[in-house]
Amino acid sequence: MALIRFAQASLTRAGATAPCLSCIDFALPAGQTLAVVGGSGSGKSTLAGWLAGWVPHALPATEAGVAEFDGAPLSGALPAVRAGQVQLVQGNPYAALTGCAFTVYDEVAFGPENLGLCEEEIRARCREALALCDAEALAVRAPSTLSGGEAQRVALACALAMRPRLLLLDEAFNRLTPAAADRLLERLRVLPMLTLVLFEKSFERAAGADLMLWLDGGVQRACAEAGVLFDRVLPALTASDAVRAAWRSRAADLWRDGVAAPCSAADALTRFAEVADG
Ligand SMILES: Nc1ncnc2c1ncn2[C@@H]1O[C@H](COP(=O)(O)OP(=O)(O)OP(=O)(O)O)[C@@H](O)[C@H]1O
Repeated sequence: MALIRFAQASLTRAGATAPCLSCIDFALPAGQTLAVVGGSGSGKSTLAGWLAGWVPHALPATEAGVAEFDGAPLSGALPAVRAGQVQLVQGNPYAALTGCAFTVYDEVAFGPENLGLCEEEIRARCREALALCDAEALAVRAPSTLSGGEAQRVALACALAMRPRLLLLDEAFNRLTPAAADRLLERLRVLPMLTLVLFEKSFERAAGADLMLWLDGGVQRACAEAGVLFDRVLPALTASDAVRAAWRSRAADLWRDGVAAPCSAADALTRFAEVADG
């Protein structure tokens, strides 16, 4: 069964006459990665909030069609229950920090403490989450002293300490170097049974996902594998010239069978060499 299922779903903000999201229609099995792509203002963060269970309290709106998480309506769960299942990390890490923790460790422990877990379990979760985010050395620091990239890794650690089934990353790595962001993402992708949804303006980061969903003006235009969509989505997204050239060559049948399409400029150079060798 799909962990997330939308069927002809739309969302209309309270007081608005037209939907802010419409034609949302996809199913994502547990353990897979979906990349939601689209230009500025296309509705990515609104969809992220809907998936996070913000409707109707934090996102006053009405739904139509089917919008389900694990077979139940997305908007029905109590926030405390949903927090143990779904976590959203956004681009501004400071908005995710409580502002009342003296150390990063206390910040990361805050969520699990609110789940009423025992001390030992909380410690294990914090250690694991900080290690996954390369943030162990930050554990004793005051959150207010963190750099932007450090705060972003701590915000991600806070989400992971909740051991969510669904992790929503809304441009959550925009303060990290591309290499650090890719490394983190690779680690998350192999976590057992974690379902990931990335909200991205970068084609390169999105292209590695199992499925790509394209939003344009709040409307789902398509949902398919990256190779099927790249020609339509690429103009609206960022990507290096090397990656654009590689995907265009592939679409024009100038690519060699068995060589993967690249998702980074460095990868593109290796792949071009493989294609040329053939
Ligand atoms: N509370 C609100 N009330 C009315 N309109 C809103 C509200 N929040 C967002 N919008 C509008 O909804 C549209 C989609 O916004 P959203 O933040 O989902 O886009 P986005 O794709 O995440 O954009 P970006 O990549 O620039 O962050 C935008 O036109 C935005 O101005």
